[in-house]
Amino acid sequence: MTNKAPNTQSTLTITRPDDWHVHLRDGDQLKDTVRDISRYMGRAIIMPNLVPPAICTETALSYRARIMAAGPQGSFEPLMVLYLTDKTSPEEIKKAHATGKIVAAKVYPAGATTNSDSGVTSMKNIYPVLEAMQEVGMLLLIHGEVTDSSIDIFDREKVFLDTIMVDVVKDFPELKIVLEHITTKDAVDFVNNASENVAATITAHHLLYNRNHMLAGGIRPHYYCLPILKRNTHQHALIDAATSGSKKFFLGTDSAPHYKDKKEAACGCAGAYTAHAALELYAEAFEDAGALDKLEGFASHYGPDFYGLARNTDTVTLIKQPWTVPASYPLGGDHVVPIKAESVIEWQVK
Ligand SMILES: NC(=O)N[C@@H](CC(=O)O)C(=O)O
Ligand SMILES: [Zn+2]
Ligand SMILES: [Zn+2]
Repeated sequence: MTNKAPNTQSTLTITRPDDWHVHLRDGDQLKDTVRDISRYMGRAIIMPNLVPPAICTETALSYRARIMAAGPQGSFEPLMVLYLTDKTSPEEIKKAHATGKIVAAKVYPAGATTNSDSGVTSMKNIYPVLEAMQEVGMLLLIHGEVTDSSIDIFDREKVFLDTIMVDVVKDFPELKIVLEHITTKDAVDFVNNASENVAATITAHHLLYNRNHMLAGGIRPHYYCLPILKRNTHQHALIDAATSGSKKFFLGTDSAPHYKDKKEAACGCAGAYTAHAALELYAEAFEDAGALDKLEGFASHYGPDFYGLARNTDTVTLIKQPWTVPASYPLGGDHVVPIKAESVIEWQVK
């Protein structure tokens, strides 16, 4: 990490950003999540881990219609994702791709995270699907953790890279792959050493926090997400990657709301809510690293470039005007506790 002179900049105007990894959920929750995501994000990659998951073209498109019906602000565009299972067919990939509205497909290793039970049990099971994706140019998004209970939870990302990712990138060199929400130096190195077809999203919370924030001096369930926060050396590697100016790393919040009582529980759900202040939280992390000038590329340029989409043409302006995050926000008739609840965030979007 760099230690530069204190920053005195008080406004920052950048190309409108997009969120390349977000959970909007469904039903009553949509009016709240869609309001937050569409405040200033131009587009977002909408994760398909619903109950039941969006495993085919029809379910993904009807989910898209429900998002649009929830009344997004501005010209927000949801980019849909197919949830891959062991049974997904290559024909389904071609059908989804042909709609022009489904831009990627997602691998959840079965059992790895929230609503992943119908996920993929072995990469080999979906090799024909990956062939089809490579052929039509559909992106593969991966939750990169092994699920083997004998592997320590803090090592599951690294073991996934070493035992599974190596083969996928070797066997599908032309397939565009996004390693989602990376959390380790190992993942940064993997992406940097891979071809230009391999990129990664990084969340704001993995830039701002490490496992001490979650576990030292009391257990704080709102920091619990998957892949789990790692030690600070990994956090620093993520900060270096995000602020490096490399086009391989871009913004994906992984904002993943769960009701307050489902987080503050004996067995709490994994997921952190950051959509109330996504860009503002990234701005804090980049400012702390003395790299506010690198925020625009990360938030607004490298994502669309990797997806082969046009960059947004308008701008948003961040102003330095501290505000206190509420203790909770309404979510589908219940409540979600956001990251930085009752704490001050330095930046706000005008
Ligand atoms: N990140 C999380 O901890 N949770 C996500 C699922 C995911 O992205 O793995 C969720 O849907 O709640
Ligand atoms: Zn995930
Ligand atoms: Zn996610």
